[in-house]
Amino acid sequence: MSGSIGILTSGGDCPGLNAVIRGAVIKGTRIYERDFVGIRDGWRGLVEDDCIPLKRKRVRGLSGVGGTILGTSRTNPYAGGGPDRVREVMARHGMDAIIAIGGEGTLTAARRLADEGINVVGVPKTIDNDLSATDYTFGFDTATSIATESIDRLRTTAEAHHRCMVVEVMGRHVGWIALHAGLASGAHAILIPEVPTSLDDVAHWVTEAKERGRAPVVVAAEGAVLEGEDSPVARHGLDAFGRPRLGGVADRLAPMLEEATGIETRSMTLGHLQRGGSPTAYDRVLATRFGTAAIDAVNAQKWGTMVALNGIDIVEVDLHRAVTELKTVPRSRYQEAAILFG
Ligand SMILES: Nc1ncnc2c1ncn2[C@@H]1O[C@H](COP(=O)(O)OP(=O)(O)O)[C@@H](O)[C@H]1O
Ligand SMILES: O=P(O)(O)OC[C@H]1O[C@](O)(COP(=O)(O)O)[C@@H](O)[C@@H]1O
Ligand SMILES: [Mg+2]
Repeated sequence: MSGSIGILTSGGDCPGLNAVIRGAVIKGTRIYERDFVGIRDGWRGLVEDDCIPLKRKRVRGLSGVGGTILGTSRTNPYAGGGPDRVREVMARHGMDAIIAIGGEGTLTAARRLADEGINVVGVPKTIDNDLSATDYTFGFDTATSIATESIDRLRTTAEAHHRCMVVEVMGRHVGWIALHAGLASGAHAILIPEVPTSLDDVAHWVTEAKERGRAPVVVAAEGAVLEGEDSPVARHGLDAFGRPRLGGVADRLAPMLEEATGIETRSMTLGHLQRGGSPTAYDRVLATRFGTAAIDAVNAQKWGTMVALNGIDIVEVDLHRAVTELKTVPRSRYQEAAILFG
């Protein structure tokens, strides 16, 4: 193959995206002598023909830079012409392959396009760590580290005031960030979507911690629900794809806990801080390895596959395997953490 390779980043941004782009462009230029086209703002750039040349010089120094130099969006390629339009724009720029860097939504679109004969290779990204078929995604370690540091800080102010603190972290419909940041910071209760918890249990853990002289810390995933509820708090309207934007569980829970325990309680939603800024060393390494492996997959014409982490190895897996179901927190992982609550 001799055409250029298009790269796009789509869905929520994630620390490490630039490191993937850098890894792919450097190896692709140096080893395979290929040219690259940057597709701007995810699938939007393909649908609206918004592309830029992506030379090796453009990616230098990028491994530690947050965000994405290509921009991102939640545009659905099927809402703007689908495979015919994608083929047309690819042909106009001489692209014969696309590297799509995204989460389960982006990779579902990539899988559909690959099924229709478009040359696509996927790279998994998400701070939520909810993608099947890869042990970890880059961005998760950074988000967990930021959340952990924030909870540590919130604990000292809570201690000074003898308060309880409820901290909300991202994760959409899975509880990985909450579980890991909660464990790392020694939280007294962790609420995740996979395990609905009763208000009585949370109040009990909070009271127990308080009675031992601690400032109780509750970490809640944005997708967490209390026992008996069937959908998470989503008070911010819909996203660009028409799905409810999650968030608000900590603000809702804090007064309920204050009422149930009599302990003054504050809430804090960490929000997009968890996605901003420089990736950790772990995420830079994983993202760079994904980028260089993606270009190997393109060179080997492994269309419809995604690069993935399996133990310590980077492997190629079928996109179907990656997007069929969300990787949720197993109950055993929750129970392991719950021993330490209260
Ligand atoms: N089944 C689908 N078919 C086509 N496009 C999809 C599909 N699911 C999601 N997408 C598109 O991919 C975009 C990115 O997905 P999203 O879940 O927002 O981020 P991520 O890729 O990080 O999971 C969505 O906003 C939507 O436009
Ligand atoms: O940036 P937005 O549109 O507010 O979206 C917030 C969502 O994006 C995430 O940060 C990442 O989700 P995706 O990887 O699916 O894009 C979620 O944790 C969160 O629910
Ligand atoms: Mg998603």
